[in-house]
Amino acid sequence: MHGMTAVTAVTVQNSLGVEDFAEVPSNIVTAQIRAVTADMGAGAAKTGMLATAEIITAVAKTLGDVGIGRDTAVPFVVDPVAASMHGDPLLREEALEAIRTELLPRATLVTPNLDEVRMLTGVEVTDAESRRAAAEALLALGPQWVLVKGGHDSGPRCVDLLSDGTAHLEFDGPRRDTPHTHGGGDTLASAVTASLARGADVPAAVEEGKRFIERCVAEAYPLGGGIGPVSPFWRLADEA
Ligand SMILES: Nc1ncnc2c1ncn2[C@@H]1O[C@H](COP(=O)(O)OP(=O)(O)OP(=O)(O)O)[C@@H](O)[C@H]1O
Ligand SMILES: Cc1ncc(COP(=O)(O)O)c(N)n1
Repeated sequence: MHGMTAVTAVTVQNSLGVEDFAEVPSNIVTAQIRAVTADMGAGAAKTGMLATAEIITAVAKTLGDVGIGRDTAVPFVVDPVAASMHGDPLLREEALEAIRTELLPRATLVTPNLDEVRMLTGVEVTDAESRRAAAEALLALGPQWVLVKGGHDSGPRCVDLLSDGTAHLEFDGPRRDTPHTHGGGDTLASAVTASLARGADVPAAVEEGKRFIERCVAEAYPLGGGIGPVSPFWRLADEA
């Protein structure tokens, strides 16, 4: 598996928070996507921080042009990154509507955390019933599947709900007692996308991603004075 990246923004951040960011011009974002897909192709794609409505519009159009999205052979995962875990914005305010209207209808899977669920739908998740209501509200925006992640919930278990409106699958694991979960959502969405690229269906890809991120959280470490990163390096230790 070979990951390729189109850079959308340069952030100024560390374990304590995001101080600033500068977006990449949208024509350069488009050109990056075209360059790698034309040359090497893509088995699946995922978005992370998109910063502005202009970049979201450019990405949505370009993915349509190159044949990536829910009704194509190439699955598309939207991680609707809106803020860092410190609460610092990573998306200009007006861009939320572009995620709703331009990106979600093209998504094979959308993976919001509970803050992003509230921002996108207005639903406050507090229990299993509101988690189901949130999934329904997100599905009404057009993605094929939604994964409502439970990392920001409380309680001894981290429950992520996957739904396509017919199947409602709970991915449940123990909550690790650690503050160091920086990059957890990004790592989960990337692992799910990699699994989709290898040909897994969405439930199997989420199962694989959830088991992967559980190990990454278990191996997270303190770094800097704030929130340390989850670690995928257990893979290397396991293989050694
Ligand atoms: N303390 C924890 N122990 C075990 N699993 C966790 C923990 N925190 C989060 N997870 C899992 O990590 C994944 C990411 O969930 P979360 O809701 O934290 O996403 P996120 O807010 O987008 O992540 P982040 O902001 O850390 O990048 C989910 O599968 C969630 O269940
Ligand atoms: C460029 C970029 N993308 C995503 C996140 C969210 O990650 P987290 O919620 O762990 O801060 C981030 N901080 N920076």
